[in-house]
Amino acid sequence: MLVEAKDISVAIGGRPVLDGESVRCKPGIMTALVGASGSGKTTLLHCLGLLLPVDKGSILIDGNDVTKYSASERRRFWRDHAAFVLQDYGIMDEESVAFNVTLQASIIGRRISGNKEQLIQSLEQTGLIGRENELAGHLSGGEKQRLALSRAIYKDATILFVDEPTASLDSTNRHMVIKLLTDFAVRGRTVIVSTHDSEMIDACDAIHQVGSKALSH
Ligand SMILES: Nc1ncnc2c1ncn2[C@@H]1O[C@H](COP(=O)(O)OP(=O)(O)OP(=O)(O)O)[C@@H](O)[C@H]1O
Repeated sequence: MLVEAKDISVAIGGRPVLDGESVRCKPGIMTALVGASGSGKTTLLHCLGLLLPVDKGSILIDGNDVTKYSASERRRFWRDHAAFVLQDYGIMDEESVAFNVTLQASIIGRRISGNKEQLIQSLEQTGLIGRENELAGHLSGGEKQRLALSRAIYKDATILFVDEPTASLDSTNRHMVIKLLTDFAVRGRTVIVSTHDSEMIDACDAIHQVGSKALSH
């Protein structure tokens, strides 16, 4: 799916954070949102994922203006299309790793459902296999990011919104995460990554400098 911001502006606490920002994130492409700390990368990612409203401009998905989506339309978009790999977001600490991936209570243990194979595969790919019964709250920050990635794999999401996925990873896990995200793009998914990491940026097909319009004013 094509995800676009058209001339969006956002102020937080009365302070402008994004000022006339536009970006096109195409399917089959991994797009990097880059810029100095505080330039608004995370804010832009949240706007594109409909987690944060814009003050001006539009967010378009496959050409449809979704800026005015109702709460239920937003939920449907998140459920049917989106996966978020964000820091401190969307992981339920009091639930198991398996629950967080599948959002189903009975997938492991005695009841084996048809999705168990997919669960195992998604955990194998992120190096979390064997930890399905642990509480998510016991995982480190980097492990939680990989858990969110397992959920994206399990769901085979159409659009991935990813914030600093390699920031707290060692080099082995960094390469693994970069490879997994690249694979999503190769399979035609839309992958949008906010990052400072030069290796991550090198793996991206398109690079968007956040705040460049404001800088050129
Ligand atoms: N909830 C909030 N309350 C107040 N200010 C905020 C909030 N969220 C973001 N900001 C401000 O908006 C600006 C942009 O933040 P954002 O997190 O989008 O930047 P970033 O480019 O992702 O930064 P970094 O690379 O350091 O993660 C910052 O100045 C930040 O302080």
